[in-house]
Amino acid sequence: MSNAIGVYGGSFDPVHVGHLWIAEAALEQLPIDEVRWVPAATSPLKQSGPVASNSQRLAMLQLALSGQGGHVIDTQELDRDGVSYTVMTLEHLRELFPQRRLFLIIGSDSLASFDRWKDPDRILQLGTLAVVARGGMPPPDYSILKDFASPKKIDECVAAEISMPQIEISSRDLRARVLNSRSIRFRVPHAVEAYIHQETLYR
Ligand SMILES: Nc1ncnc2c1ncn2[C@@H]1O[C@H](COP(=O)(O)OP(=O)(O)OP(=O)(O)O)[C@@H](O)[C@H]1O
Ligand SMILES: O=C(O)c1ccc[n+]([C@@H]2O[C@H](COP(=O)([O-])O)[C@@H](O)[C@H]2O)c1
Repeated sequence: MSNAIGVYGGSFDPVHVGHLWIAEAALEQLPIDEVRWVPAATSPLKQSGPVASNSQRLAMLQLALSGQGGHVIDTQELDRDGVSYTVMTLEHLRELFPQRRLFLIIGSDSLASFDRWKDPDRILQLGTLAVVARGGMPPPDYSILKDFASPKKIDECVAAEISMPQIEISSRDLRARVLNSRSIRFRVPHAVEAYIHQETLYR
């Protein structure tokens, strides 16, 4: 069995069924035996920061993933706090797991901003991007990688693309729904929906 790792970072504010489908499709389609969910403290390109606290976003991930084999939560970015740079996370995982190949799972909207990430060339040395097409967005455009990686490495990323039905759902839309007293049922796991209401989050 392969022991590569799928690294899935995000704000998860809140985690939704789009995220869950992506992670499960990654587990099915990539040669990995775990998806490591890495909630960001503050995502570098979302400097206003998340709405829910670190501990609330972690609690929602735990509710969504508890007991689900192959899905592991890694709190290293929350523990470091501050701005979460993916390159630091991958360096840390490389140190912890020197023998394991790393796949970085991202949406196509994240690929489109990849040239603004910190140390994109180092990220591509440490791991392979596995891009998911995102509903309502153009298909993934890998030409953005040509300044940071060899054609061979880019081909490796293209081969790792994750295919699944496009799901037009975002955390932003869910937060707006809660604010406007609209239903989020079936868009997040039931336990996450109950937690959002119990904590009066996003009101
Ligand atoms: N519906 C979706 N389809 C494909 N990729 C997605 C989808 N939702 C999120 N992603 C990807 O998952 C990763 C983590 O997403 P994030 O936690 O920022 O959620 P989000 O729904 O994009 O949040 P927000 O609406 O607050 O920007 C990102 O790489 C993002 O591109
Ligand atoms: O390292 C960077 O420069 C960087 C820039 C933008 C996004 N990221 C990471 O990409 C993941 C998704 O980010 P976001 O903004 O869609 O929540 C999350 O793990 C971020 O830390 C990382």
